[in-house]
Amino acid sequence: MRQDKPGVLLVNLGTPDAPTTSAVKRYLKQFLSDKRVVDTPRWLWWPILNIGILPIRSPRVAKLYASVWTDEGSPLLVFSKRQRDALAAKLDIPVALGMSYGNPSLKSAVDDLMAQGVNKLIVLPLYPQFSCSTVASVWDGLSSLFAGYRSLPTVHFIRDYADHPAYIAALKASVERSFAQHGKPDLLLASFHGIPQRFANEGDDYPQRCHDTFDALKTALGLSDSEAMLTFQSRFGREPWLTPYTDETMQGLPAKGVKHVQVMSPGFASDCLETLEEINEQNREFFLHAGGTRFEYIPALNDDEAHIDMMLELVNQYR
Ligand SMILES: C=CC1=C(C)c2cc3[nH]c(cc4nc(cc5[nH]c(cc1n2)c(C)c5CCC(=O)O)C(CCC(=O)O)=C4C)c(C)c3C=C
Ligand SMILES: [Fe+2]
Ligand SMILES: [Fe+2]
Repeated sequence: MRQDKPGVLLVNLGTPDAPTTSAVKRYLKQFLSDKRVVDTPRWLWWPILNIGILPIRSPRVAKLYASVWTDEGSPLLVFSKRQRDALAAKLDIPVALGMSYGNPSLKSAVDDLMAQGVNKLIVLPLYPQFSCSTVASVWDGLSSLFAGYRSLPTVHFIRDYADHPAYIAALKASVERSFAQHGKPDLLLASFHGIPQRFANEGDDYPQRCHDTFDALKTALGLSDSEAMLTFQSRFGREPWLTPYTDETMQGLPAKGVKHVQVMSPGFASDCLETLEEINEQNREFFLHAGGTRFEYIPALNDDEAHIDMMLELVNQYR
């Protein structure tokens, strides 16, 4: 008889191996070659990417990575490893970490679990809100990996957890800590990573899932419509992305009387380039330059105990 041997696969996006032009180029090449991320026809995208984007973007983005890099490495990887270790400490089954792009690869993580005899895989992509550009890409990555296996594990794939009560409670506690430390701001701004508007028009329910998180959090905190706002960051390329844009909003808030803002990025399970640099450095600067007086960044849930307990709850549904 086949006996279940469960194991957990935590997945996140991935990050360069070093804050150098060559490592960033390698990472961006893999990331931006994924059709789930950029769906331009390959014959057209290949020269744009290899001749236009990579040579110019890689050295610029390497400098940005250098500004957030720690002694232990890239923040995204450092926090993801801490999450893996903290979750493993609460479980009696193996837990592995795999990244969609870069290292540790999805393959290394799945091979590690299979080598321990795991035949029931509980996959938790660490994206609270589903998007075809992230969660579906994990799905694709796994299925192409499995194409090379003779036997497949049972797979439980957690699609997202945008309005899971334990996730909302963990976010709420993080906001309350910030309010207690810095006082209640004029506005709580929740900035989510953007996607092209076209992806949503074609059926990606990502914007709805962001609103689900935002609405549940606003209700849990008892905030009115004027006390909290949702925006989208990290626009890439020329076509319209989800609006309102975080950077334009930041620049316009002081003129509307918002002088004290607290910003969180509930779409990121771990702090990373997009939160530590884009929000806490670039957007801080935009806001203060436009006449804002106080800007505080509320960290991602990272390895908060409430966050790890939420992961435990999600995983335990499938044990
Ligand atoms: C090109 C289009 C992109 C889409 C679509 C996209 C969606 C998307 N991304 C995240 C989470 C993260 N993105 C990160 C970095 C990053 N994202 C893009 C582009 C798209 N993202 C690029 C090119 C980069 C690299 C940096 C840069 O060149 O500007 C990261 C941070 C990684 C790190 O190493 O710290 C995360 C996390 C989500 C959640 C999402 C869709 C919902
Ligand atoms: Fe991104
Ligand atoms: Fe960015």
